[in-house]
Amino acid sequence: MCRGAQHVVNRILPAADTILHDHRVKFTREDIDSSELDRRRALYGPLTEAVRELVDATIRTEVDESVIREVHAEVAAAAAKLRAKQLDGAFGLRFTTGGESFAWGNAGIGLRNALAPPLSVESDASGLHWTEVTLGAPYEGPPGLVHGGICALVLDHLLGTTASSIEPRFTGTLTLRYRRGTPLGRLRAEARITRNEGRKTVVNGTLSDAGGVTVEAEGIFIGPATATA
Ligand SMILES: CCCCCCCCCCCC(=O)SCCNC(=O)CCNC(=O)[C@H](O)C(C)(C)COP(=O)(O)OP(=O)(O)OC[C@H]1O[C@@H](n2cnc3c(N)ncnc32)[C@H](O)[C@@H]1OP(=O)(O)O
Repeated sequence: MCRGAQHVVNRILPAADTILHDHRVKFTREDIDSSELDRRRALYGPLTEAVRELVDATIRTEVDESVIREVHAEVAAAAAKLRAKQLDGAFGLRFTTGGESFAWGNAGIGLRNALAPPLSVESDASGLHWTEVTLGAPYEGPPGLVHGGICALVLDHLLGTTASSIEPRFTGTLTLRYRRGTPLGRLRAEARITRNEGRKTVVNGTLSDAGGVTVEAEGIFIGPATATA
């Protein structure tokens, strides 16, 4: 768990009933400890990786039509097996008995979400937060470049996590300046809190490739009223 995240967990549960109840967000405490969480991580992580591989392979395959039909049937059969027992809705945000959080359906970080890049945020004592990620063919927008909405996803998640390093914060306004196209491949995003104004936290950040900054971002993140009461 990143620095300050346990504190965020302790604050986010009471806050959930106020701001998030209206959004029908699912917060669940599961009766499992961290070793069971590790076991599940080891079970689902490789499945998600395999699905991610399938997504990329589907985009880039040039095999014969007969193989496509064969794989189509196999993938449909695999999906039907997984559908045999399902959650009613989305995964939500869950907590172990020890307070460890897992948002495995999350579009940015979800361990069970093959659409998630996935992102992992690091931080240092100076307050700098960053994430490094490789975005390949499934994230293409303009030819050879990352889709603008995916750049926004990366920056929203990083800036939101940065804003939430002390208290939980939700994106109020996110402003992006796309300075040049972001090439598919290895990228780094950085963020830092620039000011706090009561329940509002302003965070600035960038997305860069090896040649420098491609997108600049500024976000205003708002804390639920009860989190600072
Ligand atoms: C384990 C955990 C890990 C935690 C790790 C978390 C990482 C998460 C990263 C992803 C984050 C997301 O994507 S979050 C998902 C996208 N965002 C959302 O769905 C949020 C939807 N919007 C809302 O729920 C709400 O509108 C809020 C929370 C933004 C604000 O509602 P509110 O609390 O009623 O706000 P309100 O009292 O009216 O205003 C409070 C102050 O904020 C200002 N304000 C209000 N709305 C906005 C706004 N959109 N943009 C700018 N400023 C605003 C007001 O002017 C006021 O300033 P003043 O008068 O006091 O000066």
